[in-house]
Amino acid sequence: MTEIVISLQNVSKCFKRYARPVDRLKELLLPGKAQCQEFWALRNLNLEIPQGQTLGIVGRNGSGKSTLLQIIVGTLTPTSGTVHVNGRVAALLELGSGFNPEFTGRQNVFFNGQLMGLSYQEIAEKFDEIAAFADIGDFIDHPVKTYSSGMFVRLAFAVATSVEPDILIVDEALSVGDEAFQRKCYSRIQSIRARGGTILFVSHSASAVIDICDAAILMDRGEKLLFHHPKFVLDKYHKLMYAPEDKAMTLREEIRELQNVVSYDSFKQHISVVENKTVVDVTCETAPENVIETEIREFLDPELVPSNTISYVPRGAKITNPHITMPDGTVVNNLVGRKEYIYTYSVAFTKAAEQVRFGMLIKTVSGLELGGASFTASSQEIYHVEPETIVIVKFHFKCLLTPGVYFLNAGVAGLVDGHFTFLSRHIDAAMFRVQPEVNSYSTGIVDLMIKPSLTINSDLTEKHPEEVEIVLGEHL
Ligand SMILES: Nc1ncnc2c1ncn2[C@@H]1O[C@H](COP(=O)(O)OP(=O)(O)OP(=O)(O)O)[C@@H](O)[C@H]1O
Repeated sequence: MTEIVISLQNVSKCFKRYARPVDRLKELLLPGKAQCQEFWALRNLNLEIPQGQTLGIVGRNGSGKSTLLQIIVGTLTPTSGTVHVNGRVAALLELGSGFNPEFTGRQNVFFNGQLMGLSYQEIAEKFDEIAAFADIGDFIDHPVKTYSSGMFVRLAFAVATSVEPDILIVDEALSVGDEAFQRKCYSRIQSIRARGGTILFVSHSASAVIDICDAAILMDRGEKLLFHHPKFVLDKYHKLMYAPEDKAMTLREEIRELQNVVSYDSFKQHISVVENKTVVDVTCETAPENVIETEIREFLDPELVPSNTISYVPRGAKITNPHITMPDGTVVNNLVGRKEYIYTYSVAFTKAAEQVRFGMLIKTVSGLELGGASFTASSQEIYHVEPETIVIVKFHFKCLLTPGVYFLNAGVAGLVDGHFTFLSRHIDAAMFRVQPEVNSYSTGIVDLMIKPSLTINSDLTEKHPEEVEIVLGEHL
């Protein structure tokens, strides 16, 4: 059985908020006499994290994510409940916390390494590797108070991960670094995962959580509302985030219950069935005969419909009939790579709406966002829509995706009570399959239409060799 490395039982955290600083002082001198407000940042939280799990933690600002992490790390003590953590923890919580601003980067590496339990000798041996990973040049010998936030996080991440932690805790810190550095951090996170490390990862980036986490929890007002598959959790999180306040309570209840209705395993199985369908259905009965041998053609598979569409609570608009057509209007869901299609949906407005914008998104089965389009500039929006209006939205696209199954979102946003929000949104509104083709060179997810070519030189000793250039994939 997998060992539980982090266990929280009935953990609650109450902060006292004082109206005036003097009240805080009074509380210290005369406990219970000062005026204060109690605020429960965490309530009765139970959580068990097995070794090797990468757990994503999502939730709105102020939902208790950082408080939870700080309790696990031990920089905050819970008001009640018990916490057990088994293993060496490296944490990247607030930027550079644990760094002394007056010390140089080099001094802080030694200082922090020792705090994390390494000997001076061990740190000295790792120092070059840490400095190379942080890649901040001469700044390593400057006081860290002179660092930019990006430099801070580079050094902090390099130190935290060099100690080969059993448990790595990352709280949004990576969003500070540039993309190349983030990529480097993600591959280091992957290597910690690969050797069985446990990771807790707070992020507002849906793609990052879906990409690297095995499971996720949704924090809401100090409560762990849902523990589930990352895609399942993020879909519900987004739905809750955009729900009108009067519907949010009911939605919370529904989400809380979902854990008992849809199990993690059944959802994971559902995803892998859809993923496998990609391969298995290549020769599915609905496909025209000899689909691989002859020219591949589009067709409609009535079975290929999403079983798990998530609809946000509508605010005066309803999205209907999302589908894909060929340019001649034929409805299809089995597409051919590199050909043109149109993604269409209708929006029926039940209320007047202002500054209306439409959008779409294409994702993989696991929820990774590949690309989309939205009316972002004010020049692209419809300034005012009357009730009872129906708008047909069309997105023309070229299918530059490799064979597989993909999902589509549909959304319409507008101004409600002075706030820009979704009027209606469907996650996984429609799905389609890109059919496999023989002789394709494309790998990965996006077909970049790469044409390989080889230059074959028959005699390397010749001064002016006769070169034969073969451009591969000319037939494509
Ligand atoms: N020391 C403190 N004193 C009083 N209230 C606090 C203290 N620390 C946190 N809180 C409150 O507890 C709640 C949870 O805060 P926390 O930082 O855990 O949220 P979060 O989900 O990490 O938010 P964010 O996404 O903005 O980082 C917030 O309402 C915050 O104001």
